[in-house]
Formats: sequence, structure tokens, C-alpha cells
Amino acid sequence: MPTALIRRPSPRLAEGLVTHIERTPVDLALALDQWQRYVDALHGTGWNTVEVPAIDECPDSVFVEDTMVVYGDVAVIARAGADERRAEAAAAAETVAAQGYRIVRIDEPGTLDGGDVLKIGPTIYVGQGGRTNAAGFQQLRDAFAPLGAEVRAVPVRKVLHLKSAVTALPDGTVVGYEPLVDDPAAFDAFRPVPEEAGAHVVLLDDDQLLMAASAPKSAQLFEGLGYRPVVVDISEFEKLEGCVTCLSVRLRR
Ligand SMILES: NC(=O)NCCC[C@H](N)C(=O)O
Repeated sequence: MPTALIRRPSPRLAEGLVTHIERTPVDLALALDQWQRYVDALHGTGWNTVEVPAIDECPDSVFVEDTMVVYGDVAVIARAGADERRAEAAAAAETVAAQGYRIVRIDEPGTLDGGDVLKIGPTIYVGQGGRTNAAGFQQLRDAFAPLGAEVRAVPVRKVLHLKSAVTALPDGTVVGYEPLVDDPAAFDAFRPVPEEAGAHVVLLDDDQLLMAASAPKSAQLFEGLGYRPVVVDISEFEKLEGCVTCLSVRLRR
């Protein structure tokens, strides 16, 4: 059974960072309910979950994907591009180490957020222009190139993270909402989707895609391609520029 790391929302969630969108009030009770349903959706599709111990003083800690990037047997522990989020990494590192991963850390002056890293087989795209800097990119490449990965930098200026702009279908096609993708030509195969949140898919298995309820037309598009969308409402996390990908770290080894 594959395992996903998750992290319970902080009671201070509503104070989370907002960069590219206007701040709107977050309903904490609704967020907790949505988080539980997200976790239930993972369980319902055959995933085991392991909780990173909660860190109540970090409002954005629920977005656990940003704390690391796993490839092969290595977990690169991120050094957050936003100072406010640096403290999130320590417990996440301990949790993933306990799952049997070797730990490599991004060091100063490098910064990197897991949300900037899109893995498609042995190709790893790293968004630069926001939270991840050139030193962070180079350190990630040094960690994963010896494992056979090809690590490529791509621009990200219009949204928070690379995976706010694009993710990939099981066949490797990159999907994105074109107005928010800096350079669709950077990817070997690109397919536009009709909604911003339609660009965010978590691969649950070869044909099921975890998606946000805010992208019904994209869900239909994917259904037409033969995939099965599993839909969750994550409206309260979207108000903080979160998406389905950032609420977990999938350990597929
Ligand atoms: N990977 C992601 O898309 N993470 C979302 C992080 C949102 C959080 N409010 C932040 O600005 O860091």
C-alpha cells in the first residue's frame, strides 16, 4: 500500500501566507472538515497515511508537500522560500526518515519549496522565480542526478509554485491553465485545461486523479481521456493558494 504524509492544520491556518491572490477569510471549522475528507479520499483509494506531528505555530504547515521532495530512496528536505515557513521542516524530516528515506538538506543560501518540483518519471522540473532560488535548484540537482534524474529549471512568475501552474497526468502529459503557465513549451507534452484548479492533479493510481471541486470542466475533460476524477472540496485551502497536491507528500517507493 502506498503511503502519503499529511499534517493536521494549525489553529492559526487563517493567518497563512497569501501572495498572488487577495486575502479572504478562512473558515477554520470548514477547513478541518475539508482536510478530513481529503484524508478520507486518500484512504478510500488505497493509500495509507502517516501524520507529520502538527506544528500549531506555523499557519501554513498543513501544506506539507512544501517541506520536502522525495525521489528514489532520498528525501531532500526543503529550506522554505518564505522565512515564516522554515520551522516546518524539522519534524517533516524526522517523519520521512522514519519511513526509511535518506535525508539530504537544502542549505543556505539555497531555498526550495516542494511545491516547485514536478516529477515525471526520471525528469524533474523545478520552478524558479518565486520560492525556489538558483542555489536551491542546484542542490536538488546534486542530490538527484546521481540517482539518474534529469533535473531541469523552468520559469514560474505568475503563480506561487510550479505545481500551482502545472502537474502531469499518468501518461506524462503536463496539464496547465495557459494564462498562468509561463512557458508551456518548456514541457515535452502540454495539454491546456479550462480552469486554474484543473491544473492540479494528484495521481492516486494509473487511472484515478484526485482533484479540487473547483475544476468541474477539467474533471470532465479528464474523464473523456479515460481517467477517473476523485473530487474533494478544498475551498478554504485555495483561499491560501493551496491545492490538492500540497496537502500531502506521496511516497511511492
Ligand atoms: N505546494 C503548494 O502549492 N503550497 C501552497 C502553500 C500556500 C501557503 N499559503 C504559502 O504561501 O506558502
